Amino acid sequence: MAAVLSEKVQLQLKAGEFTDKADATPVTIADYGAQALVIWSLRRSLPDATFSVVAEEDAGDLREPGGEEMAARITELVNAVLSVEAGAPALSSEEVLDLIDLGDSAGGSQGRHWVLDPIDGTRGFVGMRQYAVCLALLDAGQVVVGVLGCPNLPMEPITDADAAAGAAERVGQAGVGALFSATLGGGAFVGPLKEGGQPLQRLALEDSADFGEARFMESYESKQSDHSFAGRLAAVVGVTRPPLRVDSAAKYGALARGDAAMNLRFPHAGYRDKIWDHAAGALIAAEAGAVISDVGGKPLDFGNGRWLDMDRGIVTAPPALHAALLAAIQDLAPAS
Ligand SMILES: Nc1ncnc2c1ncn2[C@@H]1O[C@H](COP(=O)(O)O)[C@@H](OP(=O)(O)O)[C@H]1O
Ligand SMILES: [Mg+2]
Repeated sequence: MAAVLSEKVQLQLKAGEFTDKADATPVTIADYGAQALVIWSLRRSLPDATFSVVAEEDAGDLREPGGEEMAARITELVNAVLSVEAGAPALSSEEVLDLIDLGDSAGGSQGRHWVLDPIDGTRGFVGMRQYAVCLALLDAGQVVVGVLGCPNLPMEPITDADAAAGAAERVGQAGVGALFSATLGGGAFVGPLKEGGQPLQRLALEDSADFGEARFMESYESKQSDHSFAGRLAAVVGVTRPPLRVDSAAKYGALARGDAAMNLRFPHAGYRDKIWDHAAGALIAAEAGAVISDVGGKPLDFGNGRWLDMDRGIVTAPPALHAALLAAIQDLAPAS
């Protein structure tokens, strides 16, 4: 449902209904609306006892004076999706804001918590490149379910030509939109988003130590991940292909299906990651056969609250490449 809503807003963007594409309005509408819709769906299907959601947004700003118009636009879109997708009665603005605010859980290593990033890759969303709706379930600090909805990701692998075009070339065409899912110990799967993820194809990565043919992915924006350090690391291990720069957790889905062998993320000093950006994608990549750790080699700790603290950055790759990357990084400590 969240993907349907975000796709609706993307179509409006495409049609030029938002005059300034750098404006945050379209992503704000999709982001808050998607959070309300996912929480609405979770609440409808789950007993209260397991209901705790750690989500990126809160409705504080929408409740401030001047926030009414934005709240009304979000509510209108949420209701359009609810009526078509679920045949559900319309919600008031107040009910939509209350749904958004149910995402205020602190998470942690006890019990079960849903972890939600309603629109990950906000810049990719506004630029009509890649973005993802990310949902994971934590049980005693472990990710046990992960789902990534990637409305702009083609079902076919991203080519070098797509990469040169910011992986956006086929956005909005038929066959675009991929849904990834995984359960702990149960494997990772992909299917077309538009058919509700069916038919599902199981994902299984091959382990290879050959960097010659391998590509790596990194954030689209160098502000969000140190491109220069990743480039030096890639050169040291013998990567020759250009990097694939993709916004958002869509990278984890693309890696899990083999579009690129490695995902390198080196945030600049001072930035603290959040669990909702990585929880779903990490399980999907791991269940497809990748190893995911921080630069020091530790598994990511999703049971430590809303923040994801780590040593320097995140490396995701099949086992042999992962081990070689961590060894090479020891000689190259990331620039700060
Ligand atoms: N300066 C920064 N350094 C590192 N990560 C950043 C950042 N600013 C934002 N991010 C995070 O990077 C996410 C996008 O991932 P990627 O860099 O792989 O495209 C953003 O998600 P949101 O778009 O949900 O805020 C945000 O959490
Ligand atoms: Mg995010």
